[in-house]
Amino acid sequence: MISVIQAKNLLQSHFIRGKIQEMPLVESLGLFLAKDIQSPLDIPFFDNSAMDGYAIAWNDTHPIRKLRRETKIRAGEMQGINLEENEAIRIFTGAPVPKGADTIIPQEWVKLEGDHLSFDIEKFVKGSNLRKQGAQNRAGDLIAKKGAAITPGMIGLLASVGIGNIPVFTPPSVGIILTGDELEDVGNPLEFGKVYDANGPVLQSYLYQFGIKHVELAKAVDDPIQLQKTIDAFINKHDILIISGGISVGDFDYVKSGLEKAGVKELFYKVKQKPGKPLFVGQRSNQWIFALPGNPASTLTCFNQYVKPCLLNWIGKENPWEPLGYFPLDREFRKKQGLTFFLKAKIKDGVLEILPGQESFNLISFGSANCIAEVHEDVEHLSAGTKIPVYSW
Ligand SMILES: Nc1nc2c(c(=O)[nH]1)N[C@H]1C(S)=C(S)[C@@H](COP(=O)(O)OP(=O)(O)OC[C@H]3O[C@@H](n4cnc5c(N)ncnc54)[C@H](O)[C@@H]3O)O[C@H]1N2
Ligand code: MOO
Repeated sequence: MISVIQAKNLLQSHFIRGKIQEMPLVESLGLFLAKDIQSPLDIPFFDNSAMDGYAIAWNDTHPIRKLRRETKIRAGEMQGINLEENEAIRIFTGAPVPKGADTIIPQEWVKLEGDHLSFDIEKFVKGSNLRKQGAQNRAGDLIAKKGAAITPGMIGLLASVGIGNIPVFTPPSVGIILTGDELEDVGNPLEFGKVYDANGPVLQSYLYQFGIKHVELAKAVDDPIQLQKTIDAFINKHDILIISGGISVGDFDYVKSGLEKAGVKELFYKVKQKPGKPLFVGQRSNQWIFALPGNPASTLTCFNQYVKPCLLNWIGKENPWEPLGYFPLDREFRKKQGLTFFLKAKIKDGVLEILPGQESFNLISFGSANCIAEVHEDVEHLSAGTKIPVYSW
């Protein structure tokens, strides 16, 4: 049995990166940029108005202009318009500023008498309410760095400069096999001896969250021949195989031998941790194979601590092990030495609460946790206020 650190080091030295491909902007949500991005354009692309109002040429002493009644410049206007001396032209937000204008006076700040427009000169300066060409960025500027997360905000920035396809690391296709005769699908009545499948939905929703859409799910009963068929089929078509359950030492735990028969090379089996001790990780050419212990807290913790970092690194995240931070315990904590504990916890007002219900069958804390806290294998006692590492949920 190896320590948590040894397990993570082994994974890190075997990381697999996806190939670079171009992907439509919105479909890349959750992935990471595979290359630096330079803007092809100045943005704004042209000087434009930030307000509905009047375009003028600034003069430090002169607050009166003659309004050109016949002209109104709307957003989308493509004709070049010239402002004459001492003139004001009606303009709307986003519309191109006429040549010769340098300041916009919002409509609520002007007084109109006949064709004469006046305003309070103290309230403005030259350039007020005018968005200059290139104020966001110049053509050629580096606007997003390789490795940056593709968030809704990043997608907005790239769309604003006209980039429709972006380089990403091709996300893996993932096969999930849920083992156990006892599993029942949510939606069906639960019979004596059965348990609702919680691990399938946990794993699927984690993958959706990371922008991994190519996911296939199968259930396998505890029969070695049927399980082998499913393993062989899935391992031949997916980059990553995640199996839940059947990896412990029971008479019906056929996963490990099935993976060996499928040519999987073991990286490690069993980690000094709670929950999730009988975790198996292996590789086969450029594929990851994770067999997660079936208890829901074990599946979730092992996914969170081991599968997720490997997946995130595959799609381009540089430091996938990085904790959220170190947070102080709200009360003391005791455990026996020997195993690292991963605990469902909640950060509130900067303080860490370890939630009740940590047994590996118990999901009650899943509904209120917002992080996973780590207590090192050597630790027996932590006093209130001790800062410990905390990982995103
Ligand atoms: N004699 C020993 N028994 C066990 C050991 C051990 O060291 N010696 N380890 C225990 C630990 S720790 C864990 S964790 C589990 C892991 O067992 P498996 O990976 O073989 O998982 P299963 O036996 O298939 O299931 C365990 C448990 O989880 C429930 N389960 C399974 N899949 C799901 C699912 N998709 N959704 C919800 N619940 C699920 C299943 O019904 C079992 O109750 O082994 C211990 N035993
Ligand atoms: O590793 Mo198991 O998760 O303690 O029940």
